[in-house]
Amino acid sequence: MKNNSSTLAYSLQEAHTAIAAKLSPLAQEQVPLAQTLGRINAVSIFADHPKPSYAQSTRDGFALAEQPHSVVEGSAEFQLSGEIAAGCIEQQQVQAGQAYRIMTGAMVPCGTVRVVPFEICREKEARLSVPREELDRKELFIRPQGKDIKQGQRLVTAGTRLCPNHLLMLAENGSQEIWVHRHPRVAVICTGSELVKSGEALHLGQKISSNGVLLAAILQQEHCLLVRSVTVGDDTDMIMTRIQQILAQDKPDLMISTGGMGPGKFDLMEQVVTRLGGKPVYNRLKVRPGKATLFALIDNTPLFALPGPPPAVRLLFHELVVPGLHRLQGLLKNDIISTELVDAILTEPMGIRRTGHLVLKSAVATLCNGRLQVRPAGKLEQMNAIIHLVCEADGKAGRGEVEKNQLVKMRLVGPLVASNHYTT
Ligand SMILES: Nc1nc2c(c(=O)[nH]1)N[C@H]1C(S)=C(S)[C@@H](COP(=O)(O)OP(=O)(O)OC[C@H]3O[C@@H](n4cnc5c(N)ncnc54)[C@H](O)[C@@H]3O)O[C@H]1N2
Ligand code: MOO
Repeated sequence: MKNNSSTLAYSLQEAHTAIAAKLSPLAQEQVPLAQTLGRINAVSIFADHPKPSYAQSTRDGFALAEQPHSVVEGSAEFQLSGEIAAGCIEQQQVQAGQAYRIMTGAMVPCGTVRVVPFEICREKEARLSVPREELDRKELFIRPQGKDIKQGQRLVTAGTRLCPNHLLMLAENGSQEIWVHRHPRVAVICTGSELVKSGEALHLGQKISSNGVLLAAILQQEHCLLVRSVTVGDDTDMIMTRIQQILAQDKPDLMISTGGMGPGKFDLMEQVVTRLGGKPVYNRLKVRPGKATLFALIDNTPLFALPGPPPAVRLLFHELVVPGLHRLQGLLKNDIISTELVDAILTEPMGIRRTGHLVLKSAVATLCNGRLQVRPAGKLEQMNAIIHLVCEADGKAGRGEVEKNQLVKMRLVGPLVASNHYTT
């Protein structure tokens, strides 16, 4: 049953723009600081206090007044007048000729011009002797108030994914509850009459539905809540019913389907979308894989209908769904990985079909002698990058080849590894 809707074939860039235009950041919620790792903060956070909040000693030693008590044979003598421990909240005053014993991190007394580490000084009863030249030393061993952070300075910009260092900074600021965007609630619908769940009896002609497991794993990595994962046969009525149930019961922010995108008789998903009152934003991409994929809104809920083959699901998830998730999550500042295409040296020749389209390849990126290298991933290898190749049709029939040692564009989608890290 071929449907009548027109073909909307987008480039990857056009798809990104169209997806971003249809999605907006999810509502904000307040979460205790300790639970915010990986969340996107929704409101810029400013320093309530300077850091450090008082002038601190950076050494165990002595806080000295400007004037020594006396100078005897190249040594400046001070009168030891007291002790300041870390946590002492009483502001002391050092008078001319005096020194205070002080701990690292303790508040330096008023009138202190410098701290001298204890290993440099000699102490006899209540007298402290400091080599004269120490008083001319540039290093004062005092961290002035506000040296690291000024009061009112922006600590975290809205739209940043919070990492441990942000949590440290916010804890030091005394921030307890943080406004973050809600986690995206995602539902997965795997279609295919040949599919059985992992663990079920497998008959000839049947296949284990691995896309559900794959998507659950990468959704977890992307800080999403998987609210439903179902497998449905190739039947438009059944798929429609399941989607309607999911929309009513699970209230997802986003749905991902796999399969049912094949041309001809089995292009079920576009029929499902149309019959549910949705309209595809695009239903083809000028990308391989990606010919068979669509993006639509059903009842204002976005649906990414991905093709069935798991390798295509993996690639298209990173290329299409992740930018959509970032938009829902309110991510404004780019993550280090996954957002940019970078240059890398291709270490193996790559066979390609000269399609005139952008070709995506699962790849392994490594750092070798400080240089970024990339090669296509083997079937059993964990990919951590996607190579982007634009191959213009040049009139030659058949396959082409990109030679070894050429610079190619790639996107990192996982941690960079040392060369030969992934072996099977
Ligand atoms: N005559 C043509 N046939 C096809 C064309 C074409 O242009 N002309 N395009 C091909 C392309 S490209 C793709 S992609 C597929 C799209 O097909 P579907 O999205 O309908 O996917 P299925 O046919 O259902 O499955 C394809 C393949 O993937 C396996 N699969 C599906 N779901 C799962 C799952 N949950 N877990 C594991 N594996 C899954 C499925 O068993 C098939 O082997 O159409 C081409 N055909
Ligand atoms: O649409 Mo298919 O995903 O080109 O491989």
